[in-house]
Amino acid sequence: MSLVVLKLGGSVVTDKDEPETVDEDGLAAAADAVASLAASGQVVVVHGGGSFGHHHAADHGVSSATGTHDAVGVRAIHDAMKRLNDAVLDALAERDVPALPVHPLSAGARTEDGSLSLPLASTETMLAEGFVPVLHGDVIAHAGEGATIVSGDDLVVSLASGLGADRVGLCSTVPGVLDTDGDVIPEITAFEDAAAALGGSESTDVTGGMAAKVRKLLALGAPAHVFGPDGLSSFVAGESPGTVIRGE
Ligand SMILES: Nc1ncnc2c1ncn2[C@@H]1O[C@H](COP(=O)(O)OP(=O)(O)OP(=O)(O)O)[C@@H](O)[C@H]1O
Ligand SMILES: C=C(C)CCOP(=O)(O)O
Repeated sequence: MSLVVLKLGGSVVTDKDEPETVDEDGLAAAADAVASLAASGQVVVVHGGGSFGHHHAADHGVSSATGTHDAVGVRAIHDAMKRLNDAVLDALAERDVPALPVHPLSAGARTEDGSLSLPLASTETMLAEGFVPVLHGDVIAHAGEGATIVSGDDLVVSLASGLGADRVGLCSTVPGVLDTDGDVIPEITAFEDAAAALGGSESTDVTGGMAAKVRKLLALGAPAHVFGPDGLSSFVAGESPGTVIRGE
C-alpha cells in the first residue's frame, strides 16, 4: 500500500498573524484532503506551528539552534502545539479519519550537533494498525542546549526517509517555490536554482521559512512537492502541483 507523508503548513491551518487562531476554512480543506488520502492508502500527517508554536517560541527566545533550560517555557510552547494538534485531530475525526497524536517532545531528541533522532515505532505501528498518525512541529530535548524547536519540515524528512514514503507533500500558503518574478519554479534540484528568490517567512517563524524548507527537502533523496491550498486536490489525485524538489 502506498505511503504518503503530508505536511500541512502552519500558515495553512492557522491565521499566522493572530495568536492561537485556527484558520477554519484552511483546516477543513486540509482535513478533506487527508480523508481522501486515507481512503486509498497510508498517510502520515505533520503540521506546522503557525500562530500556535512560533509566538510562544519567540517569546521564550527558543529557535531550532538556540535552546532553553526553562521547563515553564518548554511547556508553554509544547502545550500550544498540543492545542493546535487537538484541533487538527478533531477536524479529521469529524471526517471519520482514525487519527492519533504523536508528540515529538515525548518521542525524539537532538544530539549536540543538532541531528534529529526520531524513533518511529509508534508511528509505524499505528500505520500498520490502520491509524493515521498526526505529528507536529514541537520543542524537543537537545543535548547541550536544553530544548530547541523541531520544525514540521525536519519531521517530514525523518519520517519520509525512515518509513520509505512513496510521496511527500508540503502544503503551504504559497503555490510553490517562487522565482524573483513571483512565478512558480517547477523543479529544484540544487539550492542555487532558487537561491536568489529564497527568503525567510513574512510572519513570526523561528524555523526559517522557505529557504530552510528547500535545503531540508534537497537532503531528502526523494521527490517532495511544495504547493498551496489550491494544489491539495491535485496532489491527492497523484498529480504534481507546485514545485517538485529532487535532491541528488
Ligand atoms: N521564493 C519563495 N517562494 C515562496 N515562498 C517564499 C519564498 N521566499 C520566502 N518565502 C516565504 O516562505 C513562506 C512559506 O514558508 P513557511 O515556513 O512560512 O510555511 P509553512 O510551512 O506553511 O508554515 P509553518 O512553518 O508555520 O509550518 C511564504 O509564506 C513566504 O512568506
Ligand atoms: C514553533 C514550533 C513549536 C513548531 C515549528 O514547526 P514549523 O511551523 O513546521 O516550522
